Amino acid sequence: MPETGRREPGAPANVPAARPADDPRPSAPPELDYNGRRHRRAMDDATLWDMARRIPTALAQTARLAWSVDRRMTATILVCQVLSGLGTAVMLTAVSRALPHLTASDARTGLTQAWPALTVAVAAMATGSGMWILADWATRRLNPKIASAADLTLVDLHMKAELSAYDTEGFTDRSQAAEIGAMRAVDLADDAKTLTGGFVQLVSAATVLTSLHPLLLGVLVLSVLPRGLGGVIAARIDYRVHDRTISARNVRGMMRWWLTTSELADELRANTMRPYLQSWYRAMCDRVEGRELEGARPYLLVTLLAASLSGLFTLGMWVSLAALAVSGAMSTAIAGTAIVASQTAGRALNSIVRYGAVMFHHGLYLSDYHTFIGEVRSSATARGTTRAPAPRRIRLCGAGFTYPGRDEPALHPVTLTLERGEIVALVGENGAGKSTLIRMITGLTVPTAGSVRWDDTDLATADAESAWRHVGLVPQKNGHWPLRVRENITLGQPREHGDEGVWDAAGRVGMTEALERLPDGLDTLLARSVWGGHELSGGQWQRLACARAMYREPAVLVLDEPTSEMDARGEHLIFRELRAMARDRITVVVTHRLDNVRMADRVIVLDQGRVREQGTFDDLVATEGSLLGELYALAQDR
Ligand SMILES: Nc1ncnc2c1ncn2[C@@H]1O[C@H](COP(=O)(O)OP(=O)(O)OP(=O)(O)O)[C@@H](O)[C@H]1O
Repeated sequence: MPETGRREPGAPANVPAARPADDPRPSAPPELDYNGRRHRRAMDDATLWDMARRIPTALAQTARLAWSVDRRMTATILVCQVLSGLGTAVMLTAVSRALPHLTASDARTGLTQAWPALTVAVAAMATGSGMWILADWATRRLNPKIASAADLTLVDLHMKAELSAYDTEGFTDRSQAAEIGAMRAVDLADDAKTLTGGFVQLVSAATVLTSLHPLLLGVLVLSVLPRGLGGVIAARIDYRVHDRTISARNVRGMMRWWLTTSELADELRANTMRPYLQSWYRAMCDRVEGRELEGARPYLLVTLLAASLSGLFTLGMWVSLAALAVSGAMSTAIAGTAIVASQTAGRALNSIVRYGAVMFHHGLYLSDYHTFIGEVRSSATARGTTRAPAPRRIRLCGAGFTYPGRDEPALHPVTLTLERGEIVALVGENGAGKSTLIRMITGLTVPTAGSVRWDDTDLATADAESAWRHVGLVPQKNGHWPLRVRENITLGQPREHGDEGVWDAAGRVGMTEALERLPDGLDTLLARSVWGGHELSGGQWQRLACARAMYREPAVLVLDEPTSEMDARGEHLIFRELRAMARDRITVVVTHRLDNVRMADRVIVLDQGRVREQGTFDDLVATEGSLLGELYALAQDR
């Protein structure tokens, strides 16, 4: 007789053998690709000239960022650099004046005649150094502000982004690239200071050098150019490595949280997930490491070649200076000044090319930051400015939704009206479209077909924030905010009701005693990972989420599986409270526990993205062939 897999009641369970310890290693994680291909193509197509052109853009972006966070410090840096350059020019001119006296036959007379010029040179040098130190101080004051501003912009934009932006292909990768760009913004401010400082120094030195002999400047540029080009090529290699590892690093970073958080520690241990997850994590580390190592060899070759060429050209400059002096085409005094000026100009040029290359490199990351900001901003400003009212009625007029990149709608066009005072229960199997529907009702997403109207206001043209002020949402996954109990209830509230209101909300969800037992009452920090923090149970967190929504007293109260982790007493309390509050609001509850659905005035049953039936619970259950009847019968069949 063939094996059916069925088991007679009371027969011993067929317990499968545990996986042998020497099981073959699980397959490697799939190859991931950074989705910001746009950037990669731009990198691959870019010529050295294109890259050099990026530096002024990066300079301008950095200057704008710096100016926006602290005008005084930005201006201080600029003024100090100009003064430091002037100091160099004065110092070199003074040296050129002093040198002929110093090379005169009588050293004592020479020194006597040269000392005023030498004093000016020393004073100019000291002023230049002082200015440089002042610019450094200003940069140190500027950097933390730039870091905070860039980070705040990014975090704020994430919180403002349209939800559909999260669903676009490669959003997380681009978000991570932007985060790296935000971190590099600080380096850029430093690079920009050194680079512009180098320019100012160079202009000063070059002016003096050209006045001595025009040829000297050309030879000097040649000696530094190869190192500059090498720096740019090396930066390009480095960025490519970064680009090829960004997806792996992104997924690895995400997984790291899952592997180290206490929230998943039980599941991970009891289900012996560690070996597989460890090999997965190691595979990602190996992938990143391998690609980084691949880049090391070409990087070394380019840097070596550039340094050798640069050395050759420098040697050429020294030889030509010597030849000019020996042939009598240039006096020894001028040759001496040329050496001092060329040293200064050389150092300046070196820092220009070096920091130019570094800046170009960091500028690539900064461009990821700016591109991402532009992308999210354009999506966040797509809606209108009409203020949404506290609705008495919500109407869905052929409203449907298709997620980006999907062919099939998650929700086919729906026409529905929800009235104030009514409790509506949304029911349907997994994936039926319930969460998608409540996102549209609350204006979290704009329908891709039809419209959602709050009274006469189309949510697609309304200011989203003005609509959300009237919403209280208990989502399927609610945040365990690492804040004090009080903030966990009042978080995001348009009104303050004081502690009395907080205790009232806690009482409505049966949390009074539990909160009173906490070491610091409402001041207790709900974050076990932080010293002095406290943790709640899953059901208690859910009660807090409900308390938060109730404290808000919204015109639109939406609860998505609000009691899935609660005990029977908690669940009973919540639904009794919802009933008591219902008169002043539109209440929508999504639940799979069909006994809870009885309390709703109307049940809407969704099936594969369509409204299949609606009516009272009793009518629908009694209707022959209704989906609700079928689901309810299944729920009773234990
Ligand atoms: N962000 C998303 N991107 C693409 N598809 C999505 C996204 N969220 C949901 N979907 C798809 O849309 C459909 C409806 O999902 P939805 O979350 O609305 O179902 P649901 O009825 O709330 O399910 P459940 O009872 O399991 O919570 C599903 O097929 C799901 O795979």
